[in-house]
Amino acid sequence: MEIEDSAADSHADGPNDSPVPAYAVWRSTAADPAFSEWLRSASEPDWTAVVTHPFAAAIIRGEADMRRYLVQDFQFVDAFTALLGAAVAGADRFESRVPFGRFLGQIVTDTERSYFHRALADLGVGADDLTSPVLEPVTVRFRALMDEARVSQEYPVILAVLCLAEWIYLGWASRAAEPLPERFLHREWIDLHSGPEFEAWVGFLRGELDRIGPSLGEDGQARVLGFFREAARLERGFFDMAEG
Ligand SMILES: Cc1ncc(CO)c(N)n1
Repeated sequence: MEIEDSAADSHADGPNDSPVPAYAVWRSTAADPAFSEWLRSASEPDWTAVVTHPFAAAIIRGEADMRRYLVQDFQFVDAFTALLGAAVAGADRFESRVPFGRFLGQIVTDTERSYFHRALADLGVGADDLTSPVLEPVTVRFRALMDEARVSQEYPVILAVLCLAEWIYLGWASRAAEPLPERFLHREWIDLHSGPEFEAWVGFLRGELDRIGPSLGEDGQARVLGFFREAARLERGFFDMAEG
């Protein structure tokens, strides 16, 4: 991978590049031998750091200052949307293209886009910061990772980045309990990343990795893991950035 020296690498516990047993070895003793679970468990401690991040907790309490985060995330979503297009193109069968196409058309380019437009207007974000803000280093790195996955046209690699981003967001957002925050800025952002439909979407992404991952061979599996772990590291850096 060509992403170097992440800003998120400055955590006290260092970059998450500790050795991981190969999938074939790991699965023989794992309680849940799913390929996606191999990826997730190998992404600790970043996984848990994201799901329990103070910024995510502040969103759930309705207290997070969303401005810097959402300005940067709108630029994340741009590259993410392009990556969904690559998944439509790269999936190995029609029935797998469908959920990507549906999520692309019904959620990202509709419900979520509407949220961003209302949220950024509510926060008083001007036209320039909506379309072309100064990117934070972690945003540059995350966009670069998504672009690298997209141009690779490798379905397993594309899936790895999409699945990490969605699954880890389900992780923090699912920690929200009723009553959700009153302000739409926080409430709708939680709603977009939790609930039965979002759970089914993450279930689909995991299922694709579980279907395809085991037969990739050790090098292919290591490549998928590299993208998945780097995305977890960047998610952590992204929430750190949002905290300011
Ligand atoms: C940084 C980041 N990761 C994941 C998601 C969920 O798609 C998001 N909107 N932003």
